[in-house]
Amino acid sequence: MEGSLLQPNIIPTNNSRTRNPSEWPLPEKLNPQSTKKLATKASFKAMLSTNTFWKPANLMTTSADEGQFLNMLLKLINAKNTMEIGVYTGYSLLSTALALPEDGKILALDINRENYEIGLPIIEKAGVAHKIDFREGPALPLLDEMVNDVKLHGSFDFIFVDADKDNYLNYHKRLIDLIKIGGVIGYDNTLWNGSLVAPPDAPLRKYVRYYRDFVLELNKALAVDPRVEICQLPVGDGITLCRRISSLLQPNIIPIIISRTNIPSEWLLPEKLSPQSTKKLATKASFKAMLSTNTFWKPANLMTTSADEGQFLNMLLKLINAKNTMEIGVYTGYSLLSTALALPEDGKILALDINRENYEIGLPIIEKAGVAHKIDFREGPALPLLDEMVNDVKLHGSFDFIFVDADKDNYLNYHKRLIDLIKIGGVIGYDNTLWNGSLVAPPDAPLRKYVRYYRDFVLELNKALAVDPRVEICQLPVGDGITLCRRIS
Ligand SMILES: C[S@@+](CC[C@H](N)C(=O)[O-])C[C@H]1O[C@@H](n2cnc3c(N)ncnc32)[C@H](O)[C@@H]1O
Repeated sequence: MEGSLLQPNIIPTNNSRTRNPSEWPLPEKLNPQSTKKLATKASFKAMLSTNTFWKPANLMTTSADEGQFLNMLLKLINAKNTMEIGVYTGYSLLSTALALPEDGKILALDINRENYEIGLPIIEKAGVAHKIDFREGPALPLLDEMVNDVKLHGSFDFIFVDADKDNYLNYHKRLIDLIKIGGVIGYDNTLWNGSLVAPPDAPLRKYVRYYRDFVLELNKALAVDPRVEICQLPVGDGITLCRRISSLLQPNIIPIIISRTNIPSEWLLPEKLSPQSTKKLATKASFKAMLSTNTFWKPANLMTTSADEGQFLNMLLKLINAKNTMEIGVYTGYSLLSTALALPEDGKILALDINRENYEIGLPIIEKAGVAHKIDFREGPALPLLDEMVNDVKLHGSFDFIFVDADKDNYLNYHKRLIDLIKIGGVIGYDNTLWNGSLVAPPDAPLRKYVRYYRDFVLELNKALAVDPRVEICQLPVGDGITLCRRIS
């Protein structure tokens, strides 16, 4: 079992590549018993959260928040055998290597060994170089060799692609055989500097313009590939996670970036639905398409979780095989539906909200999706119920996942209770931790009243989570910001 001493918390940093190496902080709350070895490990983790080592040559380096996300994702899916295409100086490689177990493996491919060797001393110092099998050369011929060896089919838990964008589709054609069912391929830079939505005559840098069409083509292809279920996250320059599925059972979701403006007639079925699809399957697909557009909730969407966040929650829950979950703050049930669709038939969601009326607005849709039986809705303030639950030791460590999206002034009170209820290795997700961007606003900035009121509570939560040794955290700029806390002790 992991304990807090072994895995000190990472200080969350929003892509702070500008920090000076002398400022590589150790986690504030490092236990005084820490050994020198531990301090060294902690330094690497802090480094990982600041991406500072790579500063002089950081143009192509994965962003710090993405590195932190990869690190947590790999732990959550218990990845052991992984591949990386596009190593550069090894930032994402270090993030990956630190996440894998001692006998974990990374097949690392890059055309340039020199760059890899710039970062290698750091990777060696972190004590994780033995997990890496670096191969210099173009990735495509090696992938072809591997695909020819059927023993390697389905042998990878995770593959990260961050190399030549004009080959991404060629990689995909091969990687789809090498990744296991339930495994994840992550394609980096799928927002391509924001250029994908630029008008044709926009003044783009040459390399941005050159690769733009390849990224667009990849995104379109992934969206209709029935072998993967995808989720595009606005982390770093955009990362698209492809979960390999068995195509007939689980039609693909069309990825849409917060497209709340779509009209219902645009609730498309995945283009490539197999002709054998039953009516039941088509209905399920409609709900999945709805989930990816967040359209039903449009007239009352002020408080509703964003579409990309809903899609992310849905994938995350599948990746961690969540079964017993809780949601605090249901509103009309958008994140609830995202959750319910992800859980197995006998999965459960304890759903808490002070207002049943709003829940009942969305309920017919949840019923129509055939997932209402997974939900145990309780009307009333969450805190007294949590107190009751905490008093019942049988419930300690009984939840796989908890999503908190309610009264921000109580988040810290919730955390104090939820930490007992979530299992070791389970995840608590706190929503709105970027709080409308207000956290970095100057004190006299003209903020809406409710934004100003809750701001200090969100700041206080973020600070507390950053130094809580019982959780390892990762803050994602998805929706209004979601902080994932993986319980480690
Ligand atoms: C932001 S909305 C939730 C949105 C929802 N997750 C979705 O995806 O549509 C916040 C909800 O928290 C609920 N809430 C506020 N205070 C609460 C409390 N003390 N206990 C439980 N629920 C509460 C509100 O009634 C509201 O429905």
